[in-house]
Amino acid sequence: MNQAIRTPLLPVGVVDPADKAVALKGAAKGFGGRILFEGLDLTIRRGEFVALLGASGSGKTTLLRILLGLDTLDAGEGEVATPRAAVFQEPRLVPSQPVWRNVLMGVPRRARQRRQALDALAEVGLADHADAWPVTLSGGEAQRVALARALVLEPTLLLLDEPFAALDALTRLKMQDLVRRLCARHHPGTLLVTHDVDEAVRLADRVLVLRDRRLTLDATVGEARDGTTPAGARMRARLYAELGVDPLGLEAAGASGSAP
Ligand SMILES: Nc1ncnc2c1ncn2[C@@H]1O[C@H](COP(=O)(O)OP(=O)(O)OP(=O)(O)O)[C@@H](O)[C@H]1O
Repeated sequence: MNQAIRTPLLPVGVVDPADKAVALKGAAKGFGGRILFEGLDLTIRRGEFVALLGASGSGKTTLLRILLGLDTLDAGEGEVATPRAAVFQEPRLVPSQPVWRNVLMGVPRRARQRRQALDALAEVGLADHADAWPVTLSGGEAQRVALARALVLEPTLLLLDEPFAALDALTRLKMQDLVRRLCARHHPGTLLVTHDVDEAVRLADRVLVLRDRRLTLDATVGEARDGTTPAGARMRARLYAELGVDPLGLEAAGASGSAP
């Protein structure tokens, strides 16, 4: 069932962590004869927030798993800096452990100190939930614990796989704001996998599109972050076009409008 490991995991901790968090060259990966991507070059600098968009099944999560060391490349080379940490769509907390112990899950056992967990929980606004049990948390709170668990490692590379997708719209906006602020404070290199064009432009310094086995777009956000400006509207339209999506249904409306 498992794909045979054909190449070793990416070497970690090799790139200069003061500079780059990820450096990939000519990366390729496929499953069962289907190539997901090939010839892919990707650099993420320390402190840079990069969002990755792409159709369902294009290989976004696979690329993230490779950077996390959970899967291997078929071809190409690269390096990732350590420490790495990840937040996924679901919080993945251990239900039998109180919140503060969950926060320290990635810390080597002998180095675990309650103080570190309390500091990380304070950063995500959950200082008063340290002794709570995961089952008592809301979805948004549980996801903030997952974020604290990642940040307590002081990652050079932070990997976010649709971490806001399961949250309600208001909680999602608050959580996006929190992630943006914490990334600015801790400045890891960050890769956010998302389906949400607005989210990508709101959070990222650069937005990539994975399509037809390649990164077909690598756009700097800059002043396009604000969706109410012409630059913001243009960037969103460009990304939707790259993804082959018509967000306003204009084509369909045009078609019905011309019908008798
Ligand atoms: N371990 C595996 N073995 C076989 N096929 C796999 C494996 N992991 C992923 N795939 C396949 O690779 C393709 C890409 O999966 P991946 O999860 O990377 O896509 P994605 O772009 O993240 O999709 P989504 O946006 O829907 O999450 C899918 O067709 C998936 O079924």
